[in-house]
Amino acid sequence: MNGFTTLSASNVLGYEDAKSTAEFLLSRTDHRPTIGVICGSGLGGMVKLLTDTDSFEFRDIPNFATSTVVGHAGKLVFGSLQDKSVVLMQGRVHMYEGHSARKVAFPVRVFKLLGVKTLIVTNAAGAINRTYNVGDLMVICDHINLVGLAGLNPLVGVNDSRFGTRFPPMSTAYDKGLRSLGLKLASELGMKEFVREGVYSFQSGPMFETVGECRLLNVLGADVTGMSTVPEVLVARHCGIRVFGVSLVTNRCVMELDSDEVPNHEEVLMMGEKRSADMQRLISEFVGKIVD
Ligand SMILES: O=P(O)(O)O[C@@H]1C[C@H](O)[C@@H](CO)O1
Ligand code: HPA
Repeated sequence: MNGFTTLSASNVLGYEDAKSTAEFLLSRTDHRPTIGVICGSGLGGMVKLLTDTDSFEFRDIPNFATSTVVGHAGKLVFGSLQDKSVVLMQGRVHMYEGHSARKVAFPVRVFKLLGVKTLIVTNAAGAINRTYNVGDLMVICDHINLVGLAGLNPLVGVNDSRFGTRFPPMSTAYDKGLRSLGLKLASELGMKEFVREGVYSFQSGPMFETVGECRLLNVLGADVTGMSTVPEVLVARHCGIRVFGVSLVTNRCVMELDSDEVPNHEEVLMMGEKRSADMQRLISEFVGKIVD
């Protein structure tokens, strides 16, 4: 199935598939996680925070797609963090790898059936907002789903009410309480000067944006732009999982035609590595403070 799937093809990977994948995992680990974490490009080092781990390659998990992108290890790791049971995706798959939105977001439905109540989603993104700096962390307060507004989203197809309602609201996609907690912790950890709150815009990739596209996103109110996250958030909200999202600003989007800057994946990975310690501290403290 490719990314630009038909409506009928998007009806596959339903409740029974998620259930059988969840049962497969639950029969191979004693962890019963209530928190799920998805690591963006270059941010998979977060796995080092976990103790007492059980690890699975995506390719060995029924119904999971395999990650093909450098910086995405493609492992699902169960473990303990701050005395809590956590399931962490060390890397993710993207629509530009040739998967439908439903396939990309499928692990979140599995998370739901594992017992996950809170999803922490991270990504690498380019700065549209001219006041943002490379290396900033941005707590996501909202998104603009350019791909999904046109119909390429994981909720298209027959609705299974065991997951959620046909018409889920997205005006409250990023939980207010979790956002406040994240910003408060960032302050307490001395990160205030490089932690922002803003809007993530989703395009399919794999190309970085043109100058005109970046200018358009700026007019639309986006602070950063990326190629992931939103399908996972839609599925999480549809099935009642709370969401906390953080973008790492890995580059400034090019908004002048005569600029010499050229965004590239190597720079994205390098910045992920550079800021990984701060991201890990924030997420670790955050997990410790989550109340189910
Ligand atoms: O998985 P994320 O959104 O962190 O990855 C970003 C978007 C592309 O996959 C890649 C571009 O460098 O990084
Ligand atoms: N655009 C889209 N996705 C990205 C970028 C970008 O500039 N940087 C990291 N992921």
